[in-house]
Amino acid sequence: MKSIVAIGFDMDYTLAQYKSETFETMAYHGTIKKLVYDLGYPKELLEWKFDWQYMVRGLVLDKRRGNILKMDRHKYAKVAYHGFSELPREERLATYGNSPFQQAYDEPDYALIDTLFSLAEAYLFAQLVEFRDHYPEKIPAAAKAKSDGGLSIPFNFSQMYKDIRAAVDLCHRDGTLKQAVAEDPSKYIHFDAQLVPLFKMLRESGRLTFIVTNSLWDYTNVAMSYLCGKSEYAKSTSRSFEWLAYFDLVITGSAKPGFFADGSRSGIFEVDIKSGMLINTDNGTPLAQVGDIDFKRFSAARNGLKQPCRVFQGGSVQHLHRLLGIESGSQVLYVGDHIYGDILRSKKQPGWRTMLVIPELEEELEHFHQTIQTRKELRLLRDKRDNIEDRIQRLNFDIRSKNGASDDEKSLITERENLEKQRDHVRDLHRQTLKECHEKFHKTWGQLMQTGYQSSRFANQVERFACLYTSQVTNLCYYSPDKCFRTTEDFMPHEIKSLGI
Ligand SMILES: Nc1nc2c(ncn2[C@@H]2O[C@H](COP(=O)(O)O)[C@@H](O)[C@H]2O)c(=O)[nH]1
Ligand SMILES: [Mg+2]
Repeated sequence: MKSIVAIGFDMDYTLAQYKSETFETMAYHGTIKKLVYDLGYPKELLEWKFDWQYMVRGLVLDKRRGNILKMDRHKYAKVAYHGFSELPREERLATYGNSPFQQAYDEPDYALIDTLFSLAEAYLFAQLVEFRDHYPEKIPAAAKAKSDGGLSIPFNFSQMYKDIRAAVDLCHRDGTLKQAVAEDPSKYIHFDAQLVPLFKMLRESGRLTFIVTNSLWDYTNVAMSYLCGKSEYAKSTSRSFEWLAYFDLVITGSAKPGFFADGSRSGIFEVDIKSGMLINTDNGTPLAQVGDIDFKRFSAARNGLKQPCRVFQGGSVQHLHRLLGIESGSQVLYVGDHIYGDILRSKKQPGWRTMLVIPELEEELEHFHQTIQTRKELRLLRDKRDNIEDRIQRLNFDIRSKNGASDDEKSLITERENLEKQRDHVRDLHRQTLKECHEKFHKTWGQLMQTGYQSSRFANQVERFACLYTSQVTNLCYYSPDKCFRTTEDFMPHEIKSLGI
């Protein structure tokens, strides 16, 4: 951390940890209302219930087939559901292949559930898939027409997914969600009393601090006033702007991931924090205002405030570097929750150091500790299975080389049959034990960081793109701001065996 000059934070699901049971449930019901009242879906959807614990990050939606997949790091779809029904193994293999490296599993046919904001829409997708399978006649004409066009092309679920996306998007834009949070932040956002001490510690260490969020100023101010205030939030708190004292720069409406692209020409506006009005700037420097706008009335966004923090909307990473005097991307640490929009893009383009917030990690670790003994047993079972398979393969070779009936060959065949029985028994036991082990983490999707006994696709992305990862941003409080975080030692497969790990 010694070389880090500035520490930046994403806001939503990084500083502001939403309570999924209330926030995502509200998003779910808001989305259904839009599907029913704006997009012509039947009213019975309004009775549907949301299980906020069912979906997990890292899943992939197959929009056309109506399937939901969990993949390992080789993009091998090891778990697949159609709606809420698990695909039989044969069907899964026939559809997604028996071997890895087959498809990219990316847009436009696939959607990645890589933020906690997407859990509600993934759940709704599964529900609508089942609903359409049972009652195809109830699906609105637009979704039907686009997919079969009356040409007896097999139905595909993409248009239904598009409808869900449009409805979710509207909930985020039309105030459905943000207005409710603004009324009562404590109902929807976890209060973390460690946040302010963290900001103070970082600033006392001489670091610059900033926020880059896709939320706009009005909402950013509500959420940050709540988080930096007292847990009992009063609306008036958001008029004091005191939380700005903990930051040098706040960029709202940043339009990440585009923010991280080479975009020094994208417009950046200064926000007048009291009125919320935008002031034109020349790359961050306020422009003289002409005409009869009473500029002084809402002048200098920082007017009357002690702190030097400036608030902007839009712009790009180049603006941010210029405003904070950053010389190289490696001087910045950015903490975010979105593996693509916050982490991958900020690491790849400006070369920032990154920290991913994974709140799921706390439960994951708890279950991990509870299953350590089972993992040891699983490793022994795998070794046993592999040894038996080796012996079978050697016998196959011996039998082939005998090339004709002989007593010798008959005994080899009997030995092979015995071994095959043993192998099947060990393989079934391994499969069953592995399934039970995964179910301890999550009944349907298993362990977040593993698929089968490989790293999950999500875990692989975390390893590749996040310099650091943690369950919550305030875990930084437990370390010196100068701490040297070192990477773990790498091992080759042959070394792992010798070390017994
Ligand atoms: N228009 C949409 N906005 C969305 C959607 N999902 C999330 N959001 C909003 O983005 C920001 C995220 O802010 P950040 O601090 O994490 O950068 C927040 O305001 C969400 O409401 C969506 O599908 N459509
Ligand atoms: Mg976020």
